[in-house]
Amino acid sequence: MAERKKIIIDTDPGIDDAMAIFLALQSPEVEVIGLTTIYGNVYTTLATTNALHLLEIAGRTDIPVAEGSHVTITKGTKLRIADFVHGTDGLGNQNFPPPKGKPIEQSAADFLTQQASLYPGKVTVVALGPLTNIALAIQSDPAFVKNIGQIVILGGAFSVNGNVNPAAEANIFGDPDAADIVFTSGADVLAIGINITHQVILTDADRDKMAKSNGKLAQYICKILDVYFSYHHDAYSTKGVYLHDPTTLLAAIDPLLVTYVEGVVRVQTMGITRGLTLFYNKQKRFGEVSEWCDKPTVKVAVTVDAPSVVKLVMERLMHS
Ligand SMILES: O=c1[nH]cnc2c1ncn2[C@@H]1O[C@H](CO)[C@@H](O)[C@H]1O
Repeated sequence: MAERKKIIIDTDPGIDDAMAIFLALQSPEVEVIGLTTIYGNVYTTLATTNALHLLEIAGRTDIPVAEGSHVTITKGTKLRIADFVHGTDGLGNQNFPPPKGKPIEQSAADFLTQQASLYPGKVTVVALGPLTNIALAIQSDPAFVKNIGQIVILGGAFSVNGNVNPAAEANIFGDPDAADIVFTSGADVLAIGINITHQVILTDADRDKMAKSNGKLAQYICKILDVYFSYHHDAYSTKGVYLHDPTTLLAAIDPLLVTYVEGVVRVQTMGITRGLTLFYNKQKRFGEVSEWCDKPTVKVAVTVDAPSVVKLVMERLMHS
């Protein structure tokens, strides 16, 4: 078998984060070498607690958890926390007992730079929350963008409306300055926006099938999914939930599940379109010197094999 891809999941668990983490642990193609935490669906402290809890549920307390930033890259403390999507505990208001484990001493950014330099070109970061930790890693170690294999981002709304407001998707809106640093860093970035993840829907019937299986992790996920389903029923007219984080995780494992285009992405950091991700396809050579010139390109997903993604998510959680 080919060498397993090393992945670090930067996460704000989060119901769909829990699904993605379990999915990664159930995926023979990858080796999860650490979780790093960030605010977004919950505050960072709770993200760390939930990450440790999820590893205990999965019996994988050997995997280190490094706590990330509590503030944005510009030291902003007015965070937008999506507890209305995931419940106040981030995990469907189940009030699980606190985990026994503790995070490691290293910060998320330090852990990221250290692992990337230990295994140059071999580590994939799957970034499921605002991009503060990744931007801090880029700023603190000039070698990071070369050392890191790929950064697969759940973030952005490319040519579609956002989910925070018509302009912005939640993870980019959480720290637009950090996102712009990551997109223009020169690292190998693959962005999975909500133009992709809104095509990947777990239906009520899919959930019932998972609930009836004997899979331990499927059972756990079905318990926490109620809150996520009711939010989607209220906010969208879909009969099911969007699989944002699991889709991103699977795109990191198997690039053939998505197709992408390459171009420059910049993030609006101010005004009513704060958090907007704008893709420049490089089809026109502009005469004027601007903030778009000489910026490295990134990959932006444009299609997804949604049935295969849903099937893989369900199968892997049910066989646990
Ligand atoms: O309406 C929303 N507002 C804020 N966050 C959301 C919303 N819908 C989903 N997410 C969360 O943000 C990420 C995708 O943008 C996902 O982690 C999802 O759970």
